Amino acid sequence: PGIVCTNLNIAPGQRVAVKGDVLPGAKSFAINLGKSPDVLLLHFNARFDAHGDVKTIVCNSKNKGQWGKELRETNFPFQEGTTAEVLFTHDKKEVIITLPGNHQVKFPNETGLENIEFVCIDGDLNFRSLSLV
Ligand SMILES: C=CCO[C@@H]1O[C@H](CO)[C@@H](O[C@@H]2O[C@H](CO)[C@H](O)[C@H](OCc3cn(Cc4cccc(/C=C/CN=C(N)N)c4)nn3)[C@H]2O)[C@H](O)[C@H]1NC(C)=O
Repeated sequence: PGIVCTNLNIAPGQRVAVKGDVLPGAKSFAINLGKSPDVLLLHFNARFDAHGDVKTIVCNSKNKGQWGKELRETNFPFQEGTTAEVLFTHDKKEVIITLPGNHQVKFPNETGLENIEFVCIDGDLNFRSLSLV
């Protein structure tokens, strides 16, 4: 996997900003937030061309290692070779994802997780920063 941040204590209502450089020729990157690799409030997967999806955002959750129900978004404001920032705010009900250009996607909080302790970045996004904004 890519960069892993653990022992975080991000409470509902706090806004997490993840910034990274999308690699030239990017196929796919993922930003995972939750408690551990097997308990994910949100798996945010930007697919440029992966698993049969082209320029599609696939969101899902994971509980005890089991994937939940995918949510797909075709508003795809990512470009290879550029810096991207995605903002995440969560509460008991949902995660609100603010995409570049300020389009928002809402994903239900299936895990019921209150605090985010774990964030990991995978794939074609070179991690630059994680901050609370
Ligand atoms: C139609 C057939 C059956 O339905 C498909 O069934 C697949 C398997 O379940 C799902 O796919 C799965 O979807 C999950 C979300 O739900 C996860 O995303 C999972 O990935 C997990 C995962 C993460 N990671 C690390 C990672 C993440 C991103 C990029 C890289 C590396 C990039 C390398 N860069 C290159 N080469 N340039 C690596 N690895 N695996 C993916 O396999 C498809 O969505 C689904 N499609 C539809 C339409 O339903």
